[in-house]
Amino acid sequence: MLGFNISVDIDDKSITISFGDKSFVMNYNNSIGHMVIVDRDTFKVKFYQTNGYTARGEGIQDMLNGKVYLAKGPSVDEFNVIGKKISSIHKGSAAIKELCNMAKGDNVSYKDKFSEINGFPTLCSIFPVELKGERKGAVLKVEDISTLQNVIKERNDALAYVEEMKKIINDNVLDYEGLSNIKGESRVMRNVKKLAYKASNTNSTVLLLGESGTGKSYLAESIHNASQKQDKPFIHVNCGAMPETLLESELFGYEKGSFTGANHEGKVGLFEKARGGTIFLDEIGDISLAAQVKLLGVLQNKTFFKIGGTTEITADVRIIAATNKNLEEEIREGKFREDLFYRLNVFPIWMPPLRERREDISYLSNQILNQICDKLECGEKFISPAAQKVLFAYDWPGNVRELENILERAANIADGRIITENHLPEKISNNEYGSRTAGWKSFQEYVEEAEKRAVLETLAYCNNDKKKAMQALKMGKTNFYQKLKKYGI
Ligand SMILES: Nc1ncnc2c1ncn2[C@@H]1O[C@H](COP(=O)(O)OP(=O)(O)OP(=O)(O)O)[C@@H](O)[C@H]1O
Repeated sequence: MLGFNISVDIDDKSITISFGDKSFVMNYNNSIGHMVIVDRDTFKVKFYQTNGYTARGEGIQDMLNGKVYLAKGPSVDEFNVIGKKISSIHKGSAAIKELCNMAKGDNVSYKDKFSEINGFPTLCSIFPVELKGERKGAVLKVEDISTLQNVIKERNDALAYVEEMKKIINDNVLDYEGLSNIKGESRVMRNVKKLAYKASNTNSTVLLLGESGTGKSYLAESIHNASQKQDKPFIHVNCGAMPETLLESELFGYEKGSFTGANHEGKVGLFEKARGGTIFLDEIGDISLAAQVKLLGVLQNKTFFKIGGTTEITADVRIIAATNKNLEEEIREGKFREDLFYRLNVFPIWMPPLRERREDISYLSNQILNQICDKLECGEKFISPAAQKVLFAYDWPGNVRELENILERAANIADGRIITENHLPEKISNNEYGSRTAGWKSFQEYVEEAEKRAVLETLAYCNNDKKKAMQALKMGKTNFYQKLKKYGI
């Protein structure tokens, strides 16, 4: 029998176990400390200290048997481990094996090692117990670190969350390289810039949607300039402005003598001119069904023929298309080919109208005014707060283009450095209804605006896949399609 003394210091909240000239101090404030002493010959437990061995033994009971132990009440006996073989209580753990080796007389070096005991993560240290130089047993000091692990996990989760937040914040302050000329800091415009930045890093066909004057052409060129193709041509084709008869020959070119009136040298088409770069097919919704067939061929095969030509030419270009039309509506009316739409609608980006991002108006106005003043060489000019208010209140049917025109006019009229409301066109400054109510639209209007934006943004994110957008928005089919109809999407 081993002889050891146990003393408890209540003030210090510690237990001291002394054996011969050795003492082990356990702080019982620390609920995750445990101590086991086994004897040399039988490996039987001589002492088992744990938080609550005498009160609530949950911690050690869990460690011993993997189940809940309640020291108070009828199950107290279950925890009577003194005199039991250590291997019957703790199975197979490295720490227990080393404890037995140490008890036997081996000199084991085991200090603060991680070991799993009965499924619990612990830090263990093993000490020899000797009397007059003879090994009598061993002590295992166990620190249950599951609580610690939880704390570490919580800390790691918190750090991961902080990292995620940092990423989101960085994303929001990031001046997407090459796209800083696209002005607008509203949430929707930041989203546009983010998508445009992604588009600039791919070769996929981009479809820019949105009202006239929202900046689609501007964005198309910015995407090209921010892409790897920036040193290659950017060819802007205004499909809407081109007579149907000319469009095909302009896009694909023709061989010499292929039709009456043709240049006898033949013609290099815009697809060839854009080789290696970007072709921007603006007002794509305006092209004839015949031209749509030709275009579909290019998108499908990545090749085309010149008019009158027999050699297949590879279309080595990135296509960006834009329209202010509702192409799905056009499809329903038989004016636009569905297959072409799907070929174009690979990476759609929707440009929000200015009235749906009023928070951009002040910043945009100042930025655009600076550019105008540079262009006019009229010195720096400023917009008075009252004029700013008027600009904010107006509904901007012509979007950024209209804002640009109005500011250029104002910069020309204003003799001094300040642009006041008197320098703005009457339809804007007399916009009684607007100045009174814009920015304080009816609740219903706000709701409708938000609904429309939610649907459009989600559709853009889902590559116009209605089913996915519907699921993402957690909307029922009927409700979803009603909204599409209501907002003409
Ligand atoms: N975010 C912006 N930052 C700075 N200028 C802008 C921005 N958006 C548009 N503009 C300016 O507004 C004008 C109209 O833009 P743009 O021609 O690109 O519009 P659009 O959507 O292509 O119009 P349309 O459909 O009529 O062709 C341009 O002169 C452009 O410089």
